[in-house]
Amino acid sequence: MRLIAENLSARRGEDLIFQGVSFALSRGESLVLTGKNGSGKSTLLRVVAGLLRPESGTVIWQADTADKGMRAAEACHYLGHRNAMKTELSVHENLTFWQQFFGHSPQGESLSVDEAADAVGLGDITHLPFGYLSAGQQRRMAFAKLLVSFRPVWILDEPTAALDVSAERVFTGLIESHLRNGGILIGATHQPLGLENAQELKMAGFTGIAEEVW
Ligand SMILES: Nc1ncnc2c1ncn2[C@@H]1O[C@H](COP(=O)(O)OP(=O)(O)OP(=O)(O)O)[C@@H](O)[C@H]1O
Repeated sequence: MRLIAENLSARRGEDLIFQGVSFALSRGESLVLTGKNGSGKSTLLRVVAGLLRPESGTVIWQADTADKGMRAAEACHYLGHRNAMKTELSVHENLTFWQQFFGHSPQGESLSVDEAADAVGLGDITHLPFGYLSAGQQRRMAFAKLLVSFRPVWILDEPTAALDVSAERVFTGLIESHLRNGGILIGATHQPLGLENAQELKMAGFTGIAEEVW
């Protein structure tokens, strides 16, 4: 299976943010986007996740078996800057919602809600409303969302913002395990994710776009 981006460009409002971005990732491979604030990392992640229409280019999911014919966006879990949880619902209710929303995937193994909460080190507070959790605990629980329903591609935007050192280690461990099991990762980050063999794509923002384009 492969995730392929071909010659992507994207516009926000009037502005062309990037152009000519191509990459291909196979099982177990990862791509880390770096670059200064506003350089287009989140925009590229949202295009790959199918949340923004590219100005040009395509994202293709090439699969071998059960997921043949699947759109690229359907193969992806997206974790953005926000956690996508309802503050007034309990952690358990939030994770159960996401598990039912994503449904069962034949492509890989999913964890139960309790197992996923344990995996991020917060198994004993799933009864609390999500809004009671600290910023770092909320981020950990948002990460547990990736575990309750399997998707081969994880798209993570600044996953370790607001995390302490032990949580960063937990995240790195979960990402490594996802890659070892044949998953694919694309992440944007200002802090190193500790991934040894990750490819790097440095986003240059407006400055990377040739003058004649304007
Ligand atoms: N809806 C929008 N309309 C117009 N411009 C936008 C819109 N959303 C984002 N932008 C602009 O697009 C550019 C790229 O933003 P993006 O969020 O992709 O950057 P980033 O590299 O992820 O930044 P950061 O490191 O701060 O998270 C920025 O200049 C931003 O101001």
